[in-house]
Amino acid sequence: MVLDDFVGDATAQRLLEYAIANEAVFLPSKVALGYEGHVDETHRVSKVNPDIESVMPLIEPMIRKAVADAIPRLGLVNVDSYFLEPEIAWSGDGAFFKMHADTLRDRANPRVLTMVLYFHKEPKAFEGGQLRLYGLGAQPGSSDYQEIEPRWDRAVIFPSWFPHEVLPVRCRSTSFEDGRFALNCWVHRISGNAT
Ligand SMILES: O=C(O)CCC(=O)C(=O)O
Ligand SMILES: [Fe+2]
Repeated sequence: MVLDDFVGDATAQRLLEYAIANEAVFLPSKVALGYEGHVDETHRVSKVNPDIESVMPLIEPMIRKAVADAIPRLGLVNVDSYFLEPEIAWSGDGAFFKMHADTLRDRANPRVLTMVLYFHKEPKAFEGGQLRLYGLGAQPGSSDYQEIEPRWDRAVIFPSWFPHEVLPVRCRSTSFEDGRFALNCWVHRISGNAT
C-alpha cells in the first residue's frame, strides 16, 4: 500500500528538522544475525536513530490509523494487539540495503507490518534509493517486483515477510541534510492473543 501526503507538509518538515538537528545521534545501521544485531557493510549501509520519542506524538495517530486500515486490507490475522518500533534511517551517498525481510523469526512478538515514511530536503539532493518490493519467495535478481520512489511525505506499508531492498543512493554532497530520510515503523504483533 502506498499512501501519499501521509502526515502533511508541516509535520514532514518537523521530522526533517528533528532528524537534521540530531545528526550526532545517528549510528551505523545493523543487520540481524540470530538474536544480535551487527554492522555488515556488504549488506546494508545507512545510519539510524531509534530515539525519536519526542516526535512520535506528531505522527503516531496517523500511523495507528494506517495500521488499523492495513490489517484487514492486507489480510493479517491475530493482530488484535500490537506495539510499534519506530526509528529514523538516513541514507547518504552510496547507501543501500540488499534484499531482506524484516520479520525476525522465532521471537516472542514478531514484526508483522513494515511502514516506511519518506522525507528529504527540497529540492531533493539525491537520486536512487527506490524501495523494491518483491513477490513472496523471490530470490535476489528476481524481476518480480514493484519499485517505489521515495517521495516526500509518502508512506509505504507492507507485510514484513515480503522480500525488499533499497537501491543505491547517489547524493550530490556528503552533507547529512542532503540525504534520504525514512521513518521506519514496525508493527509487532503481541503474541498470546490468538483467537
Ligand atoms: O528505507 C526503506 O525504503 C526501507 C528500509 C528497510 O527495508 C529497513 O530498514 O528494514
Ligand atoms: Fe526492511
